[in-house]
Amino acid sequence: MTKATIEVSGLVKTYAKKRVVDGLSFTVNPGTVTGFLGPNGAGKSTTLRMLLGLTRPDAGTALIGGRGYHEHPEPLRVVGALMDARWAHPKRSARAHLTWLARSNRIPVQRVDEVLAQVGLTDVAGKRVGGFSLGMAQRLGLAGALLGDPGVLVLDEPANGLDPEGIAWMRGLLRALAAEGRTVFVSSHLLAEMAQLADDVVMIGRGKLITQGSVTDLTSLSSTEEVLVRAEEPERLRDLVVEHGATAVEAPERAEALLVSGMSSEDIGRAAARAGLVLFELAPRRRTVEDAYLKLTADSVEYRGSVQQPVEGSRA
Ligand SMILES: Nc1ncnc2c1ncn2[C@@H]1O[C@H](COP(=O)(O)OP(=O)(O)OP(=O)(O)O)[C@@H](O)[C@H]1O
Repeated sequence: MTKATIEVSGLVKTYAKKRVVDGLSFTVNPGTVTGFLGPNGAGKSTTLRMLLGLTRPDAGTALIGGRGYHEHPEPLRVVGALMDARWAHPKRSARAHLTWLARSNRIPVQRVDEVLAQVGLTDVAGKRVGGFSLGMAQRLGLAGALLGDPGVLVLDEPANGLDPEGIAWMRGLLRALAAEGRTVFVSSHLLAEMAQLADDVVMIGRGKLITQGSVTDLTSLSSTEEVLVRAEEPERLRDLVVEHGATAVEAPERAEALLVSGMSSEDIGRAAARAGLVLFELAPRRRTVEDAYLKLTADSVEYRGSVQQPVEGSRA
């Protein structure tokens, strides 16, 4: 196993005049599980396809260990990928599928039984893939990705179709693979899932990078307190908090209420009293990581100036 870094730089892809990947740059390091997060349609799969040489970028580069996917003489030994769990021939058995994959990539066939055991499919190795549940197909896809003992794993929504026990198993496996020094890059549109699994996160919205950083940073970013304030004269309240160096935006979940960041509820209450402002409501609310994610991705929609597609689950 050779360690390798993923480096994406200035990546662009346009479909039908729409930039689905728009100048994306980020790095994914060995020894970490890095979550690739973004709402549906954000451009995650398109980016991964460019990384794997399945789609040609219009501009920019997507390199693994300093080279494009097709520049590696034996790519399966460098990068293992799970993009579509259902690509195996339905009439083949799991073992036959992996044996074919190993032979066509000059990988020793004894690896087949090793990876079948690693993903927990030994008992059904002789069964036809067509009869597999989505969760079993995901495990088979993962076995295929592990076959060449690659230093880099690129997995598109690998938890799809797994039951809670399967998800816990997958989490353990991916963490163990990263602990061995591998670069594990996993896409998901579910932040809660990534918060439990990943060390780092690359977050995108509408094809652009929103943020890259550790999950810990993201959690501290999101744990800043906001205060929901309903005042008789909202405009005066807004001016008042701005004078105190804080910010106020309209609360998405509450008509005529403001969401103030940068000031405690006590300070807002005192300042309002001094200014003779009547408050109807003053409620601190701690943002969860999920809120931060929804807020960040919702902002990326607004950034484009038009909301073509609502952000899934967004309250904005
Ligand atoms: N081959 C293609 N031709 C035209 N449009 C495409 C093509 N592939 C993707 N798109 C469009 O590009 C955008 C980004 O899609 P992509 O699948 O990369 O997003 P995603 O972040 O992976 O979303 P999801 O979580 O839903 O899989 C979408 O609007 C999609 O319809």
